[in-house]
Amino acid sequence: MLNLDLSLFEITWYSVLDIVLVAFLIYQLYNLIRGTIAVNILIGMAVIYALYFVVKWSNMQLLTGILGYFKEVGIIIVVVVFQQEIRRFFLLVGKNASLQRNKAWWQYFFGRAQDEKNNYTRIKPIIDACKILKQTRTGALIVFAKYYDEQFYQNSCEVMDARISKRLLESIFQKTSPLHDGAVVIAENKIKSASCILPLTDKVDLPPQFGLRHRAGIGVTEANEATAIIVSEETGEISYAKQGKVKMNISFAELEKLLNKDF
Ligand SMILES: Nc1ncnc2c1ncn2[C@@H]1O[C@H](COP(=O)(O)OP(=O)(O)OP(=O)(O)O)[C@@H](O)[C@H]1O
Repeated sequence: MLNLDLSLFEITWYSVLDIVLVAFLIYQLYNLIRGTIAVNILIGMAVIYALYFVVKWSNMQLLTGILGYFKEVGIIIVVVVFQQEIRRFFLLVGKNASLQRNKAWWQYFFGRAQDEKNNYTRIKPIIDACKILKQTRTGALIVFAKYYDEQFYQNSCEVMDARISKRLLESIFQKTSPLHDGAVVIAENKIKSASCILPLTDKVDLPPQFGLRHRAGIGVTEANEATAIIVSEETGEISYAKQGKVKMNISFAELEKLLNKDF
């Protein structure tokens, strides 16, 4: 008679917690790779993995050997191929524990009114600049980085370290300006750099009118703790990217709200 050891299936609070945590991690990973080319890569890897078991079961020695090599170096392939996603995942984990976040909580209780007032004076030049850029159909990409990662931004940028002003932003993006190509990066309440070349998103489900400027604006928010304003040269529309997602054609009131929250 079949003798099942039921103690193996004993459910404790810890095993429930274990399952919930694993489900949560899988959900977060799914959110990170949803809509990106990483999904196709993952499916490709799963197919090779399944194929390996089929050929092994069918006793096809040569194919088993070849696919076996892929299986053995699987973890290295995963780390190399999903470099960006792993980076984003750790950013997500670290985000809530960061000192900046704690500071935000502190300000929430003790300095909110003052903070909002200060914030309006901080974001006003940016909104005013966006109004002009929209009116004149001048393409622009403005990135707000929570932490200015020098290695990431300075390699491809023109270092500025300047006070934020409407006229400076306007002149940077003027078509005749030598700095107009690429993005402006704002951090620590300063224009830190201009003419930055940013990583492009590899999302496959973007609107067809999105070209390189929009792809770079979305891409930078996937790989970094950053948000981005994209002004379309073609339509003058303003889009706002955050955590790899984009809000299209937003109004200035909406932009003000978003900047108030994120900047
Ligand atoms: N990797 C990059 N990082 C930052 N900026 C970039 C990058 N690639 C292109 N750009 C900027 O985007 C401009 C080209 O934009 P493109 O027309 O392809 O974009 P778009 O998303 O269609 O926007 P638009 O609606 O303004 O035309 C370039 O002139 C350059 O300023």
